[in-house]
Amino acid sequence: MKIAGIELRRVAMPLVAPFRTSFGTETERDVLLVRVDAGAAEGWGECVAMSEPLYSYEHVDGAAEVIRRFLVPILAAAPSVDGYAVGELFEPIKGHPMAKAAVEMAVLDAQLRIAGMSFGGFLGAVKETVPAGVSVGIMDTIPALLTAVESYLAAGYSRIKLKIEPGWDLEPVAAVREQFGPDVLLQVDANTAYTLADARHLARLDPYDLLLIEQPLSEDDMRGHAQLARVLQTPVCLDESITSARAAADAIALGACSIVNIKPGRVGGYLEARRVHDVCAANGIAVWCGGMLETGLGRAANIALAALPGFVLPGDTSASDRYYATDITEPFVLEDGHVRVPTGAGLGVTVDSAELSARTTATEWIPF
Ligand SMILES: CC(=O)N[C@@H](Cc1ccc2ccccc2c1)C(=O)O
Ligand SMILES: [Mg+2]
Repeated sequence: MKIAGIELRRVAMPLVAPFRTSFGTETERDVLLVRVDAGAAEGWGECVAMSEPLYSYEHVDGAAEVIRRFLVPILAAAPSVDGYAVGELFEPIKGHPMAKAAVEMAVLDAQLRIAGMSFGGFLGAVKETVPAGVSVGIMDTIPALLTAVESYLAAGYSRIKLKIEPGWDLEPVAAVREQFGPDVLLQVDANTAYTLADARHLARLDPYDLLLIEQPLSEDDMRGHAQLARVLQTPVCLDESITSARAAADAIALGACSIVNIKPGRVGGYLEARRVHDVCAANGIAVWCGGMLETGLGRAANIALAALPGFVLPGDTSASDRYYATDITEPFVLEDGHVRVPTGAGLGVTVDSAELSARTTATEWIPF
């Protein structure tokens, strides 16, 4: 596929409500979008990096610079490009998985639109809908939390995930179990907020029959997670630590986790995400699709990925209105606790140009 040029576009996406985690509170996303002009079709990619390096070392301005200065010139120099080639072409550039994933996604979208193939069809989706879970932030009070959880259960969400941190863990979990009973699928996400010294404290979550505890310790504390997993009844799930298929294989071999949260931006793209899925499936490790508050573009790609056979747990592939009053594509809606896998060519969603321009804060066109 010949690329005529690439556009980097920043859009401001105000959240319907502040979203608080152990590493900060987000009220508006500053999203970097990548548009590939391949002549016969254009392809869109979404970079999931936050404004500040609080989830991982990447941040949106840095990702834009890496794409502009290092990744685009590599693509421009290539005689022809397809989704499979992008990952290999970017090998010499160390790290920056979210920057790389955004470009690969845009190339894949263009290529698949031209080929008339859906993202799900390309990746190996085996389902037409996937169960949607929801991630609930840290709240000011327990009543506020229970009100939020009640609204999500009423909307039909298949699974509730509570953000936790020291000082907000046992009480919210106990309150949700007390209020909504033992059958609600419930899990927690610490975003690395604890240390091994908290092991006995975290073991006090065991009686609440959680599906998993996500990333309790530091991203690079593989041995700590393995030690913690031996102490807890609750299965340990890793997110930030799983930066590649090899990292997944290592974590599994070391007993650091028994469930994996897959995020294409964190591992460098959708093809690597599929390789993480394959490694986990080969080891009998359940996976689910994480979320990074994506617009309908990233959401479409994630839902297609979540339709692969190994994604046996509900992911954070919530409906669009969990985060945004209006999206830059047609919104994903909850239907009986599920979201529908797009069937159109490429991502299978269309950017609403009016919404896009209304939210655009910057755009730059880089001709090849
Ligand atoms: C849905 C969910 O909990 N996502 C991340 C955390 C997270 C939280 C806040 C974010 C703000 C802007 C961009 C990405 C973000 C990711 C997680 O699973 O760990
Ligand atoms: Mg997480």
